[in-house]
Amino acid sequence: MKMASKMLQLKSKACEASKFVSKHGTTYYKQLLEKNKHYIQEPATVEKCNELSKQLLYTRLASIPGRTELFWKEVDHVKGLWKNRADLKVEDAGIAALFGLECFAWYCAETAITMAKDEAKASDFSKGLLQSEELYKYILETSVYPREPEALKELRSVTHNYPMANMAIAPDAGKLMEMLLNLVNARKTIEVGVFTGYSLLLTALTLPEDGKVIAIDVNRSTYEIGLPVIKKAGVEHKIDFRESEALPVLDELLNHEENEGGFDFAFVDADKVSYWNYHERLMRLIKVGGIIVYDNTLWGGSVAEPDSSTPEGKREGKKAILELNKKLSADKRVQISQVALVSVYPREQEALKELRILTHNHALAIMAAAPDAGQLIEMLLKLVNARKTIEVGIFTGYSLLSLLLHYQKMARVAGYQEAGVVHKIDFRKSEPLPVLDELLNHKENEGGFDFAFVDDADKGSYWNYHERLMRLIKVGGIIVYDKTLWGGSVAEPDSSKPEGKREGKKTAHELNKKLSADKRVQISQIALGHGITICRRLY
Ligand SMILES: C[S@@+](CC[C@H](N)C(=O)[O-])C[C@H]1O[C@@H](n2cnc3c(N)ncnc32)[C@H](O)[C@@H]1O
Repeated sequence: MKMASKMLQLKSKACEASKFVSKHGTTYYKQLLEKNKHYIQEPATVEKCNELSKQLLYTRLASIPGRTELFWKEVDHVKGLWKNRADLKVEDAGIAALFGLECFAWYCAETAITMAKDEAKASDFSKGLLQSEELYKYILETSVYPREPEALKELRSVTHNYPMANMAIAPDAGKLMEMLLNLVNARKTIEVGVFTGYSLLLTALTLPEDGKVIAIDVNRSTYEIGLPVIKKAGVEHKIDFRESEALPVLDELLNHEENEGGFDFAFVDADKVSYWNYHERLMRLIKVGGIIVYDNTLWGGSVAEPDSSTPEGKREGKKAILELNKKLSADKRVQISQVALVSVYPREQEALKELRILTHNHALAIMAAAPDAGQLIEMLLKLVNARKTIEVGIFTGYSLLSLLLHYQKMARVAGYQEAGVVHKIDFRKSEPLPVLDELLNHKENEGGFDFAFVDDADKGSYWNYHERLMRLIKVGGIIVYDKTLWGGSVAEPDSSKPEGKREGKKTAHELNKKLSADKRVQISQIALGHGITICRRLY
């Protein structure tokens, strides 16, 4: 009985998979077939292959739960017929579907899907600087998934069953993207590389009713996978999808003068070798003060590894990304923020550099804000046009100096005095709460600040600060909390932490839960430094 239902299940799976490959075989795989012609032999062989694939399915079904030797022999034999390809790819499934080899198509599709899922699992954790699966899970479960709109959840789950599902942007990156779209008040945007549309739907959901995103992808069939979800979410009217190579579309846009500086935001997530060409065009299309986000600029973390440990197929992309990072870092027309030091130090202002070195020798050097976090803070300050800010927890002042340098373009000498920014600091040596309360005694301070940075040793008071800051910061303003991942330990069992560190970990976790549930703010939690959480006041 059990066996029979398992067989039924497998049969319907086979049916589904072959329908899937047949459907997508109509557009995308036809091109692949053309490209892969040389893998296919004489028609007679194709017939034989079809026959074998049936046997293969039969053997497979017959051998549940174990796989027989015969099964593997036949797999080898089929592989041999397919010109000794070392592994089965989704292209094989498409080609097989085109030849009506439904069973074999199913087998290839299933193998390819499993391979893609494994790859996705492995690459999710190397996308950022996160070292542990647990920590990544922690961020997703604490501050991303509970706040992910239903439509995006649905799109993620539709995409999950698709081969190469890992191409979609990570949902935590999505949260930061959403925040940036809001900060530039994006109305007109460009997206290069749509796939099934996670980042596109996120953009469309964030844009105002009359907003528009020009979405470019060479492959329409993957866009169509997510389209029903996009339609259901009621945002299709904001999307202008162009099935094309990206460069000609960008060039065509530039043929119309009104498009120069006519866009607020661009997201680029396609063929890495063309990124610099996209950049040159986008620098003309995006307005001054607008944002361009490039995805995959750490190339799965491999940018910092020797070539020998990068799979051959990934080396070209890595080379292009390394060049892009260097060029972006040297491009004076833009301010940048990347979650890697490669782009941080060359752009660090001299005064900050000196302060970092000075702090390095301090016994508690670890308390200072990380320079890469500093770079993001600088960007956020610009985006909210910060004029009045609050900093809780100064230590030697790395983040404070970042704040101040934002006001004044100067970069020669270290130290606040020499840096000429001391007049902008109103330093209060005090417990933070009384100062915040005293500020609130003056009505004009309500909503009177644009930005706050909180990095106090007393993590237990963060929530109390939050309640006050939510009154002091204007709607649309930003509060950044530092060390919210408590060096990553929030996701570790208590037993792995020295007793003295457990309290901080517990309070960081409680804060994260509360911030995630606080509807008054939009949040983005990022594994920069010891973990930062950006909150944007919504009302
Ligand atoms: C990494 S995926 C995009 C993922 C998407 N942003 C998301 O969040 O789901 C890359 C996409 O870029 C497209 N692509 C690759 N080269 C391209 C090119 N030269 N022009 C336009 N699209 C391209 C691919 O077809 C693929 O769908």
